[in-house]
Amino acid sequence: MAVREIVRQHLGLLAVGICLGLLGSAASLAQPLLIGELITAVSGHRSLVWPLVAIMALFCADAGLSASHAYMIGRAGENIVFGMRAALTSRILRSDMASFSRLDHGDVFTRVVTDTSVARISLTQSVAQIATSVFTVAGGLAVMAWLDWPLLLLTVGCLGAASAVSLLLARQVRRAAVQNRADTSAFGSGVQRIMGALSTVKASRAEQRETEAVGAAADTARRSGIRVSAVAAMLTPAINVGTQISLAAVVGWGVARVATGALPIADLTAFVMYLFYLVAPLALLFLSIGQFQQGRAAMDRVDELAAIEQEEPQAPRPAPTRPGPAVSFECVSFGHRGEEGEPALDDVSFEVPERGLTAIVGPSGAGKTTTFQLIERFYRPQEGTIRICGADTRDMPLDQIRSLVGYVEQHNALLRGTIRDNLTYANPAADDTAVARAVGLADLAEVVAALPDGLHTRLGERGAGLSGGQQQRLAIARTLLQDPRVVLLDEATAHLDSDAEAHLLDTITSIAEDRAVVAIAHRMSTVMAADHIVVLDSGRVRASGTHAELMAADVLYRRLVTQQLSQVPLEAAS
Ligand SMILES: Nc1ncnc2c1ncn2[C@@H]1O[C@H](COP(=O)(O)OP(=O)(O)OP(=O)(O)O)[C@@H](O)[C@H]1O
Repeated sequence: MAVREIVRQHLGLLAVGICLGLLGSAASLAQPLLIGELITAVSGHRSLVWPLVAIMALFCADAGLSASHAYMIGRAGENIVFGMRAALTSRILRSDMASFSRLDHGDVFTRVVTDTSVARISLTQSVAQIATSVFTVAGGLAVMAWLDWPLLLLTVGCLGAASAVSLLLARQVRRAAVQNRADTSAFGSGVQRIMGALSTVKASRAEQRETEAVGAAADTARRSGIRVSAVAAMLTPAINVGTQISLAAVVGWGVARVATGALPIADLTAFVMYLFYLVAPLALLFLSIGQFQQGRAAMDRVDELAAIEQEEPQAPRPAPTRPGPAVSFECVSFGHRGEEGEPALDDVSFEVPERGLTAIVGPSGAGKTTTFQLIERFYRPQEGTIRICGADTRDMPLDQIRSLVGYVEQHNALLRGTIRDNLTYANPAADDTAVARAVGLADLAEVVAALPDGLHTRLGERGAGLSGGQQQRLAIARTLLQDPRVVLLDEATAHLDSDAEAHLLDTITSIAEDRAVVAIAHRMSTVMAADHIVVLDSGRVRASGTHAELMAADVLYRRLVTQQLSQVPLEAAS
C-alpha cells in the first residue's frame, strides 16, 4: 500500500486538525484589529470594557484551538506512521524470497524505522503548518490591503523577493535531504552488518578496520546532514531580512503619510502589527516547505520498499491430497537468476515415499538446498511440476504447502525468546501435553529439565544458550508440533560427538516412522540409515536407490562415502 493511500485513510483527522489550526490563525489575525479598536477607544475616551473582553476571549480561543490543533495533528501523524510500518512489515513478511534476498537488510531496517518517522513529520506537521501559515499570511495580507493598499504593495514587493529566494533554497533542501537519507541508510546497513557478524569481526581482528569503515559511513551521513541544516538554516534569515526591509520601508513611508493626514495613526499601528504577525508564519511557511521536501525523500523510500514483489496470490482453496509419494519432482528446472543464468536444478525428477527417511546427498553446490526451497515454494520452478501429497503445488495455497511441510534449517532456525515460544512458533495453540510429547520425541526432555527455568528459559539471539545439536533438536521439536506430513531437515554440519550424533539419528528415524523425512545428509550415519538416497550432482539427479544399490552402481556415491569414512565432510567431496 502506497503512502498516499495510508494518508487518505487518516485524511479526516488531518483535516480536522488543519481546520482547528486555521481557526486558531483566524483568532490570531483578529487580535491586531481589536488592538487597533482599543487604541481608537482610548483616544476617543470610550469604554474599554468590550474591546478588553473581546481581546481576552480571542487569546483564550487562540490558545485552546492551538492546543487541539497540535493534538489532532500529532494523533494523525502517529496513525499514519503506524499505518506505514504495519503495511511495510506485512509487505516484507509476504515478499517474494528472490526479491527480498536482493535487498540490503540494513537499508530495509532504516526505511521501516527511520524513514517512516521522517515521512510522518512531513505529512502531518509540515502540511498542517503550510496550510495554517498560508492562511495566516493570506489573511494578514488581505487585512493589510483593506487598511492601506499602497503600503501593502510596498510590503509585497520586499517580501516577494525574499520568498523567491526561500523557494529556491527549499528545492536545495530536498536535494540535500535525498542524499542524507541514502547516507544515513548506508550507515544503518554498516551497523547491521557488523552486528550480524560480530564474532567473525573479532576472530578476524577487524575491529579497527570496521570502526573506520562504519565511522566513515557515519561521517558521510554527518556531512550530508550538515549540508541539509546549512541550506535549511538560510530559509528563516532570508525571510527575516525581507520582513525587516519591509518594516523599515513601511514605517518610514507610513509615518510620512500619517504626518500629511493621508493615513490614521491607528491604521498604521495595526498595519505594522500585522507585518510583525506575518514574520513568524512566513518563516514557518518556508521552514515547513523545506521540512516537507525532506520528508518527500523519505516517503519515496517508503514507497519503493512497499512496492517489493509479493509472493504469488494465494490459491482460493486447499487442493485435495491423496495417498502416494509425499513429494514428487517431475522434470523440474530452476535457476536463481532466471532462465538466462546457470540452472541450479536441471530436469530433476525423483519421489519421496509417504513414510521413511530419504537422504539427499551430493557435492557442494549440487542443488540440495535449492530442492528444499522449491518444495517450500520460496521460489517457483521455471519448468516441471512439484507435487506434495499428490497435489500440484501450483494449485495449492502457500498456507497449505507450509502446513504440510515442516522445514528444519541448519542455521538461524531459532529466535530470541523462551524455549516454549520457540517450540510453539509454528503452532501457537499447542498445549502442554503436545509440547512435552514433541520435546520427548526430539530427545530434549533431559536438556530442558537441566535448564534453570525449564521451558521458560530465555534464549539469546539465534538460539544462543544451547549447543548446535540442541538447537537443531529444538527446531525439530518445533516442526513436530506443527504435525507436518513431510519434514525437510538440513542436517547440522557442526561437529557432534558420537553420542549427540546417535541422539540426532534416533530422533530422525523415530519421526520418520509415521511421516516422510527428507534430509540433506552430511553425516554417513544418516545416509546409512536412510531408506532411500537421491544423489544430486551439478543440478541433476545422478542416481537414486538404497545405500547398497548405490555402492554397487554409482562411482560418485562410492567416492563420497569413501571420503566421508576418512573424515572428510561429505559435501566437500566433489
Ligand atoms: N540466492 C542465490 N542466487 C544465485 N545463485 C544461487 C543462490 N543460491 C544458490 N545459488 C546457486 O545455485 C546452485 C545450487 O546451490 P545450493 O545452495 O542449492 O547447493 P547445495 O547443494 O545446497 O550446496 P551446499 O551443500 O554447499 O549448501 C549453486 O551453484 C549456487 O551458487
